[in-house]
Amino acid sequence: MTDFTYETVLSALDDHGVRTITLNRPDCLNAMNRQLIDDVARAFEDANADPATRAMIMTGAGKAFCAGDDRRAHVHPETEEQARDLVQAIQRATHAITLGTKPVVGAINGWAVGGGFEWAINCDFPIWAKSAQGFFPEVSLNLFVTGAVTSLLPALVGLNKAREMLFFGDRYGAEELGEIGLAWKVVDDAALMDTAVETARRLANLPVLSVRAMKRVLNAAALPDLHRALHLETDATVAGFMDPETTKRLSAF
Ligand SMILES: CC(C)(COP(=O)(O)OP(=O)(O)OC[C@H]1O[C@@H](n2cnc3c(N)ncnc32)[C@H](O)[C@@H]1OP(=O)(O)O)[C@@H](O)C(=O)NCCC(=O)NCCSC(=O)/C=C1/CC=CC=CO1
Repeated sequence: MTDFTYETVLSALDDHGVRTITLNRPDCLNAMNRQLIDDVARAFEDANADPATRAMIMTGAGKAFCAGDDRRAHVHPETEEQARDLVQAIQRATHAITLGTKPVVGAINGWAVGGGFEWAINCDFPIWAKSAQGFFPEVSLNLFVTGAVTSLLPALVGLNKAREMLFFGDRYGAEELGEIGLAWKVVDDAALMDTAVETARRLANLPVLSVRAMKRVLNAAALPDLHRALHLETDATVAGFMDPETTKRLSAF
């Protein structure tokens, strides 16, 4: 096992070419501050660039996958430039996960909220623990989604369900996410990491070139509007951050 160091993310490569990337701010349910956002992007970029890594697992330390935007930090963008920079940092992670060169297995434990739910959806093989839950509070916060989910979600669950999830921000348990096609597999909590490792090792055993091509071509064919979605999401989120209503709602946590 080889370990790589990031401030808020653990990254460990095993002898089978599987790199496990673990969000590591468990005291706040792995909420996304700027350091974590940048570390996630870097950890996946490094994994994509490393010839010894053939598949990745993304998971969260402690009792959550990721609770989204760090609501305790109270550091939110004040200018359009800062807002755009923040969204682009989040989307840098989405690029490295969804549009990277290697398959990513999600091992989703506990809560996956907002940007954290988006990262779960960004994974190629999202495996959810039975007790895990996800929801999108973005619209209720006067914000917008950022992780290409306006393209991914309708493709995975259909437009009606995507609308319901994004507008109302209801909470969904793993079993329902499995039924609607958002979880690739739902497993007992105790079996989560073993199932993720087994899946990642199967992927790591496949030929690198065809796996890489399959990921690229499937995304291009099934999600032709993904890049456009990322641009539109950026503009909508920046506009959200610039509205004083958002600051009021975010600070209510
Ligand atoms: C429903 C919850 C996720 C979990 O509830 P519960 O199991 O009862 O756990 P808590 O007691 O509430 O939380 C445990 C501790 O973690 C802290 N915490 C939880 N979430 C956050 C967070 N998002 N940021 C900071 N800290 C958090 C919580 O304060 C507890 O700490 P203490 O034990 O010290 O008190 C519930 O926690 C919840 O609803 N959390 C808020 C989720 C949320 O609103 N997230 C934002 C989503 S929007 C978003 O992600 C948008 C973007 C777009 C723009 C920029 C950046 C990122 O994403």
